[in-house]
Order: sequence, then C-alpha cells, then structure tokens
Amino acid sequence: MALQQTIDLSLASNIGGGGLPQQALEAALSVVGKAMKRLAEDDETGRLPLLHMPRTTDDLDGVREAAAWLRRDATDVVFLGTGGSSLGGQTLAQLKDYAVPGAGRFTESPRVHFLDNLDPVTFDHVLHKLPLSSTRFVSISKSGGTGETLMQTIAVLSCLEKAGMKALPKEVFLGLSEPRKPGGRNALRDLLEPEGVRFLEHHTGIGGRYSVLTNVGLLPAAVMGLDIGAIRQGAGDAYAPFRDGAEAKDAPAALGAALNIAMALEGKNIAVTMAYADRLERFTRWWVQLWAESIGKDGKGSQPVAAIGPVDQHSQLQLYLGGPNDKFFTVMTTGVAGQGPVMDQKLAQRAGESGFGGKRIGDLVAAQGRATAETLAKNGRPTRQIHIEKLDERALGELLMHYMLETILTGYALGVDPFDQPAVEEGKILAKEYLSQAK
Ligand SMILES: O=P(O)(O)OC[C@H]1O[C@](O)(CO)[C@@H](O)[C@@H]1O
Repeated sequence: MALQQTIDLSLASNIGGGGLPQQALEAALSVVGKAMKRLAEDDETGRLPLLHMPRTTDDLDGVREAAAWLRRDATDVVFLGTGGSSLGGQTLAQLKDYAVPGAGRFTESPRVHFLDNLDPVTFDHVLHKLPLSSTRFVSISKSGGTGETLMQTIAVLSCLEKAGMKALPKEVFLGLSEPRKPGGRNALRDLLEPEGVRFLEHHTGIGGRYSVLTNVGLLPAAVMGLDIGAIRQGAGDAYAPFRDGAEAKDAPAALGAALNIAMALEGKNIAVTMAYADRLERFTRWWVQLWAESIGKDGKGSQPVAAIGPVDQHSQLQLYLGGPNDKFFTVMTTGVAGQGPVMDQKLAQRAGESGFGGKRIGDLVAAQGRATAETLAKNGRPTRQIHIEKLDERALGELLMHYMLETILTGYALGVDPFDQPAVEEGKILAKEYLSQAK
C-alpha cells in the first residue's frame, strides 16, 4: 500500500472542540459498514463493473495498440472531451508533467493536449498553431451527445478539410464512446463513423467520472508512455481490504467516507483537499467533479475545494485558519524530502536565511506540508493527512480507487445515488434553446 492515511488530527481527542468526537466517528463507521455490505454485493453480482477493473487485464493490449497508433509519427495528440471524459486522463498524464506549471512546456513528443473547456479563443488559437499533418485527435464522450465535444469535433473535421489535408479523418482521428443504443442516437458516432473513423468502446457500466481506470483514462496515459498495468494494480491495492472483508475502520477508503459523513453532520460542509505536489493538481480537479456530481443531490453533499501547496498557502490558508470553522481538510504530501536543488550555504546566508543552507527545495515543501496540517489542527481545524512516499503509476492508481470507493460509500451511506447527475441536464437543455435563437 503506497497510501498512508492518518486521521489523528481530525479527532476531538487530539485537537479539541473543532475535532470529531469519537462517538460521531463510530456512528458514521457503522453506517459505512452497511454501505460496504452493499458494495460487496455489487462486486459479487457484477452490478458495479468498476470494482472488477483492478483485476481486469485483457483489455490493456488494445489500449496500448491504440496508443501506439496515435503516437506513430505524431508531434501532437489532442484529446477532445469534457468532465469525466477528460479529467482522469489529465490526472494520469500529469505524472509525466502534463499541465505542470513551467515543466509542462518541455514534455516529450508527442505533445498531449486536453481541450476540456469550450472557449472559442483557445480553440481557434490551438487549431492555428497545431501542425495538422502530424496531429492526431481523439474524441471522447460516453454518451456521444455532449454539445461541447460535438462542436469541437465538428470544428476539427472542418479545419482538416479546409487545410486540404492529404490524410483522411480516419487516418488521424479516433473516437471513444458507448455503443449505439438500439433505436437510440449517438451523435459522435453519427459524425465520425461515416468518415471511417475507428471507435474504442466506452464501458457501458462505468460512468464518465469513474472511468479513469478504463480506456478513457488509460489511453492518454499509454500515449504518455505510462505503465497502465501498474495503474490497475494500484487500484487493486486500494480495493484489497474490501475484497478481504475488512471492517470499515481498517479499510482506508471506508474510514475516509466515515470521516466525511461525520464531519458534515458536525457542520463541516466544505471538504478541502490540499495537495503538496504539482503532479496532484489535476487529481484535485478530478476529485472535485467526482465528489460534486456524485454526492451533491437531494439537498445533500459537501462542497469540494481543491488547493495546492505550498502556493495556496499564499492565497487560501488565511481563510482556512482564521475564517469559519466549517471545513474538513485533507492535506496530501509526497516523499519530496531530500529532492530538488540544494541551497548554497553562502547564498542562503546572504539572503538572511541561514537555515536554508544545505537544505533542498523538497525539504522545505515536506516541512510545509507537515506544518500546514499541524497548524490547522492547532487551530482546531480537523485535518486528515494522506502521504504517498513515491508518486508513481501504482500509487496514483491506488489514490484514484481510494477516492472512488470513498465517494461511492459516502453516497450509499447518505442515501443518494452516486452514479447519476440529473440536475446538470436542465441547464444543457436551456443552453441548446438559446443557441437555436442566436443569430
Ligand atoms: O462523457 P460525456 O457523455 O460526454 O459526458 C461528459 C460529462 O458531462 C456530464 O454528463 C455532466 O454534464 C458528466 O457527468 C460527464 O463526465
């Protein structure tokens, strides 16, 4: 297990009044215990194919083959898609510096782009800059009907045609969507299949925001050269206590769910995840969607907030320490001590920081992560600590599965369906109505 979860700084017995009383945690653990029984049935009956993902390997070669096809002679690979059709891939790609401030500009070829937001200026800009003859495109949408992804795909097809490309769309494009439902439409397939574009199948039993361990997340990961088998193995590590029939208090994801539930009942309705690693920034955004869409319904749910350390110490920490005590914190750290450039003794002295001398940048980041968690606790702010010594494919797979399990169990325990998102549809319908009125 790469993930070490510590809840000591969440408990009233350690941090005083702002912390969680032991009996509140016990009560939540008992509800989560029942939710775990439901999860075990889900596994047994096959109702939740996500639970089988860690032990599935027969699809990996297909993913690797598609990734190799995309990489062949490509300078750029562009992933079109939004929400769960993009954030999982981005999270994994960040292990290889995707969207890491500064470092992301130097990533190896092919350059990978995820265009998950629809912004006309960005899209125009990117289409003009891309070397079209050596760019590959992947359109991902579970439903095949998401307006943003369809518009992006149409724009790219038109752009390829206008550029008078020798290559046909089927030579540069790949689709990833559910199979067409009998009698139903799949607009993305309707768009691309007549061009001969090949499609990978989106798992029909796994929703977009839970799809990071399927081809949706693993295809971009494989394009980046990551070990996708290790990602699945890591997911297995998070699931192992559940398979082994552990009690809620001994299964880290179940303990996490119980903490979240109990915290919300104690008035901590904001869940802040602050990760001290650039390579977990996309993870925090992936988690925000996972948590918000899965738990926020029927008048229930806590507000997920993503933060990164140490940079957000300089923007959010004041509120966290001095503002209302209505938050439950997770401070995430990695084993960065001893890593990075070493501080020259003389220069450190000249800067008036002789304590920096001989220390490395990673030493300061490690100290900051620890100090933030402890300062939050000293101020009565309940804080869970998650530490991952070595952030690699296996560890990230474990972290992703941990959070998916924590989310599902929280939904089950609260009596909400963690797999739908009915409220989002209303605005989509209205937007299409306004679009039809636009001149
Ligand atoms: O993969 P699709 O079907 O394009 O959906 C994209 C995203 O849109 C949502 O349905 C919300 O509108 C998310 O749940 C989903 O991840």
